[in-house]
Amino acid sequence: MYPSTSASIDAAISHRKVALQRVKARGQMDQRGLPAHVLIFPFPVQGHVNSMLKLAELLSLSGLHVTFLNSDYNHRRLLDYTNIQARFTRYPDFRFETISDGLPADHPRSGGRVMELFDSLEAITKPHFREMLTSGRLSSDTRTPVTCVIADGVLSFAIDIANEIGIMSIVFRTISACCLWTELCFPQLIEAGEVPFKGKEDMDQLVTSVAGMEGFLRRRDLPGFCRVDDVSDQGFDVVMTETQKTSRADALILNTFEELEGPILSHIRSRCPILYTLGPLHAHLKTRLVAETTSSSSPSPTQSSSSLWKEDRSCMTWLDARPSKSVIYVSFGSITVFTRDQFMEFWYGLVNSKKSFLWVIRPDSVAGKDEESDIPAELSKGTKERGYMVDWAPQEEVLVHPAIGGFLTHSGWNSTLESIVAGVPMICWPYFSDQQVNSRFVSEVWKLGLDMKDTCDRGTVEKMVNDLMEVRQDEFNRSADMMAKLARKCVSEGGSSYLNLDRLIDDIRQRRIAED
Ligand SMILES: O=c1ccn([C@@H]2O[C@H](COP(=O)(O)OP(=O)(O)O[C@H]3O[C@H](CO)[C@@H](O)[C@H](O)[C@H]3O)[C@@H](O)[C@H]2O)c(=O)[nH]1
Ligand SMILES: C[C@H]1CC[C@@H]2C(C(=O)O)=CO[C@@H](O)[C@@H]21
Repeated sequence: MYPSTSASIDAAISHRKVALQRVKARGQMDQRGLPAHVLIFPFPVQGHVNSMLKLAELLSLSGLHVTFLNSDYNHRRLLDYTNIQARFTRYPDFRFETISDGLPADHPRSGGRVMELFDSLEAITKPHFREMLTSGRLSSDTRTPVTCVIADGVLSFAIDIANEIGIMSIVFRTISACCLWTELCFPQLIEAGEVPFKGKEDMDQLVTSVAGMEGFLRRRDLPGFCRVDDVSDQGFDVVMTETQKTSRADALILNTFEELEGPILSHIRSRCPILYTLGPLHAHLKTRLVAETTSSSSPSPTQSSSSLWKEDRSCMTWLDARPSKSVIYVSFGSITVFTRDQFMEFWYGLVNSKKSFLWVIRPDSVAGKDEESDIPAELSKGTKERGYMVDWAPQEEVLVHPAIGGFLTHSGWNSTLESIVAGVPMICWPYFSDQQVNSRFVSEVWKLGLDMKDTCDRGTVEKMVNDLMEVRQDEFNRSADMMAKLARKCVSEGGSSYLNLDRLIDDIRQRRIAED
């Protein structure tokens, strides 16, 4: 079923070539001369909505008609906590649509329970999506029916439905190429007996079945979903199945750049030949917005937050009063949930490091937080003197603030890219999913920081903060500066991601997908 042998990989590629011909033959579809209409559908969590909304804005800037399909739950929060409506009024051909994610409003949608979204999306959302696409209600006199679906790489049902009705289908996988490639190799890992490995003692054992990573990828660096007893585990199974379906789409989009992940991208292209690397999307959007504002009389772009929590901007004023590169920013994204012990170890480690810290503590991120317990005096004192805590921060702005000298992160892919663009070295504490792979690349391949996966004690936190911010500061700053320059170059005119976006827009406009 999965393309695990070279014969089945060839079959998958030849299926793709047939698909290509099919798409090319659909050339002049619209009779009324209306622009192509793209429907963008993210998996309903913060890290996915952020990058797919950036892409939606980039496509809107180019004049395409765009519909962004949000879950009801997330859309309500965007309306409550951001200026999203105002931000998109400048694009008259942009629309939001909403759909149920199938979960009750009081479901946490975080920690281990985030995986419950897969069942509810399949059972509740999928039939609504099919109806939405086939009923014609997304079109009007001035808007063609949808001509291209760009669906999240873990929503393969949307790709299948687009293919059934003969619409161009593109997968946007919002994780890194290094993790996607590892997940594409799950069948090889299983065949070689390298996965699952839960219960096996040596987590430092090198893994050999992920081509291109033989020398440095250990068991502990495999995606978090591999830490199971059995491959029939729901999380592992769903991610493997969704990933293997990537090649059913006409093309693949990744939020990365050639200069960062070139060798891994070559491996992915052997399975998914039509691949547009457009990232880092947040920086790409900024470049294009600035160019558009200077070449036209458009008003300057407003802040482009897509936060599902209310941003506490008071931390920017707190940062303004801190010396250059003196603060470590601490945030673990939108899904991580700590035990109370883990939380206390981080807190002690940060205070004991004697460095200033800005820490995002999502209200739902510490299990049992509301239980009564006294805060030790040394923690209150150290935090008052050097710390600042917020529920949610304007992270992109925080990372480029001159006071920030390091980022203690869960290694979510957006956070990693935002840190790279800002030239900020990282300490990685991966929680689940792609984060285990990303953190290995940050430390071992790109040399942009330290990996503290699978440890959580105050001594390690203190030591790593001091290593990053003091002992090895120059070394990490040099490599972070170099990578930041490459990241900014690739989204500037003529850069790799810039050219790829132009190619994607042209292909969507012409209603065909063309290989390089
Ligand atoms: O206080 C905060 C904290 C985060 N963010 C933003 O929220 C996003 C978080 O995204 P990410 O770093 O990717 O983490 P998650 O939200 O946890 O993302 C999920 O989705 C990502 C993309 O698929 C995966 O890489 C992650 O592992 C997965 O947990 C980033 O853009 C941050 O700038 C804020 O604006 N303010
Ligand atoms: C809830 C997680 C399942 C898979 C998703 C993902 C991906 O591989 O695309 C990354 O991390 C999480 O956001 C999602």
